[in-house]
Amino acid sequence: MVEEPADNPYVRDPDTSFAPVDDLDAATAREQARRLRAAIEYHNYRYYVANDPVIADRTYDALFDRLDDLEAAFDLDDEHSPTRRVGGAPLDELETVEHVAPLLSLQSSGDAAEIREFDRRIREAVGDVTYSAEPKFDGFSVEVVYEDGVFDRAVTRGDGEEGEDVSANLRTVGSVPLRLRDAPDFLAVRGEVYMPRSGFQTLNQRRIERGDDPFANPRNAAAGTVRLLDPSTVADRPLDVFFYDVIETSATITSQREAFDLLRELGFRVNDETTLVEDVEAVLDYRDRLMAAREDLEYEIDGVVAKVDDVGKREQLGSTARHPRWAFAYKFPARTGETTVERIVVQVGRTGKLTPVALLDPVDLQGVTISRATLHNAAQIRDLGVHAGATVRVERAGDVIPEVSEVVADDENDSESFAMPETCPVCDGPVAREGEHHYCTNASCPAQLRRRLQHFCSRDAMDIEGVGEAAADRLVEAGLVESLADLYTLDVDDLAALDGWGERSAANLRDELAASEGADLGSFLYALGIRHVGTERARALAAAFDLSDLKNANAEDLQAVEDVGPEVAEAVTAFFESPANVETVDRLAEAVGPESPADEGGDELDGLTLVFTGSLPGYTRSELSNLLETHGANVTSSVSGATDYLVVGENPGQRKREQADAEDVETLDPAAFEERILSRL
Ligand SMILES: NC(=O)c1ccc[n+]([C@@H]2O[C@H](COP(=O)([O-])OP(=O)(O)OC[C@H]3O[C@@H](n4cnc5c(N)ncnc54)[C@H](O)[C@@H]3O)[C@@H](O)[C@H]2O)c1
Ligand SMILES: [Zn+2]
Repeated sequence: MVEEPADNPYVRDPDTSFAPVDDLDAATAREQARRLRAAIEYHNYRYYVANDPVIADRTYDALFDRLDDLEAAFDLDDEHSPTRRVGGAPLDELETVEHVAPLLSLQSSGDAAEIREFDRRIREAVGDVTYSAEPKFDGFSVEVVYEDGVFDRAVTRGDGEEGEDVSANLRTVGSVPLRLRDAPDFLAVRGEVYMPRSGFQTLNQRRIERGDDPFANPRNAAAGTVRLLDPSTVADRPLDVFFYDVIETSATITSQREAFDLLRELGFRVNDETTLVEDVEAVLDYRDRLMAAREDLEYEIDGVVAKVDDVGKREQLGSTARHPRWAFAYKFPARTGETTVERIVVQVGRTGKLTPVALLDPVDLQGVTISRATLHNAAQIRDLGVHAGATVRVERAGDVIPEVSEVVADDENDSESFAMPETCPVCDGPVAREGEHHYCTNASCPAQLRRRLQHFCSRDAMDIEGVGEAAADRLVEAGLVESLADLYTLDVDDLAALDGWGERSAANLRDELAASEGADLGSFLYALGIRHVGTERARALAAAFDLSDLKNANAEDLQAVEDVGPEVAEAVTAFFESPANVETVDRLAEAVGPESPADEGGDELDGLTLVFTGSLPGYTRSELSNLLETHGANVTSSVSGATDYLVVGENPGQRKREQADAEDVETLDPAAFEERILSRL
């Protein structure tokens, strides 16, 4: 879990209209680069790890390009910069495995001039080339390895060097062959896991009915599914794979064409749109053709990829730290459309933030009907000149939230300028202004309550399934929840009577609530939704204080905790200064009985260093690490001479076992782990 960087202008609603690089002095450039790096790291985390991006791809690309420009113009290159790396760190719940070959990004652009320039560089270096032209699937890449023709493992991209072992999940996908006929001794291939459109619609429909939040797009759904911890849930979800590269094999391959032939022969699923073309102009035609066919395909694509066909030439061209020099992704433009603004309304979020939203005359943007689009804040409305009646361009970029990108035509007669309300549109409470943002400051505002409720129940918080956006809205609207603490005294009959609920959903929620009792204090604190207190800080606070000490802690006590600065300390003390908050927390604590690691911990395992590989039934990796660490053990991610035990669970990774062998580290199976370690607690 990565914390949202505080006070960073490039995290939420970033303004990407940058001053020319030449106008900056070196100190300003360095500072801007520092903030951009922190923000991009965070966006990488949201996108690649959490599957829940907070900004549109186009905005992300603008931030990334700016950082690239600054680094070049001011010589700020740094090996830790996100411009030098790929993707995001692997999730720690899953085993980490090294790739056979680094899984890189692609150079990309939606600008024809740039792919022509790419082609010019290629021909300058290696002469005329043939390109393999392929759809760029908008899914999730995996490396799949076969030894002696038998499926050995599947690994996500991760940070490019190592990824997450998702073998158990990929085994459940029908189009992944488990045994190959006439296969070479060793074969590593790459493919894109995706969720077909129709399956995606059905899955989202079911999620909405259950009260869970729908996935934003098929890519997020596929990525979220591949990394689930329970393979039986994965088996239930519609996933498919297109294989598109042979990375390493004991057979000889001299071109992309031969790679596809080999893949087909061995029974891998490959895509039929892939073809060979003679020059870059044919790549441009290919892209136009696929763009026109885009909506008729059963899978999402976001552009086309041109790869130099000849493997010898690829080797001559080589790679940078981020991407191969022999491939280029020519992306499609964002999906946009024009429509008129009917009205501007203001929404209130969990932290009380007021966001203006344009209600639109519904418009179809390539298959998705858009009837609302965010306007971010008052400054954005002013800059764009949006008002009711205006004809605007809306964009669905990266599918996060559609946004209004410009005013195309203006009916002056209808013009009525927009002003942020002075009181909260939901509770009529006072509104405070911070920079360009406005907040409702009434702690019991129902709009905030809905979002806080949803947050309280979310997976990293109390993990109460079934309370997504829609269910939270309904509970608050029906008056069943007036304070978070009411959750635990909900009446099953009242729930069952709610629109669209029924007895089954009501009973499920009751069971989920009961299961959340005794949660650890860290999750409980995070669930309270205190500003600036993310999961990591919540865990650090829970390790340092029990709940009653935390309520009375002053700024100085708080700042003694790692990663808690004045701003965070101020947010925590302000939270507990509100009598309404304290009352809610007390009632919740009585219902939940959060367990403090300090109460539970001990030093039984002091000095013991453990490494895990594979999964242990009944635990997630982070639960186990937490538990063992509160008892003094040291849980690390790789085996070394200092390791006491390697615990080998289900679907273990090969590398750690080999290391354990080499370092003479004792291994424990789940039963031995239970008997020798867990029983000591
Ligand atoms: N919104 C955000 O916060 C956010 C954050 C990070 C990244 N992003 C977006 O992600 C993009 C960069 O992502 P990336 O580096 O994962 O991908 P990329 O655009 O560099 O492309 C590389 C990926 O393309 C995929 N691919 C699909 N078809 C392929 C084919 N035929 N051959 C080879 N590869 C194929 C593979 O999964 C591969 O990993 C950026 O453009 C950015 O917009 C957005
Ligand atoms: Zn309010």
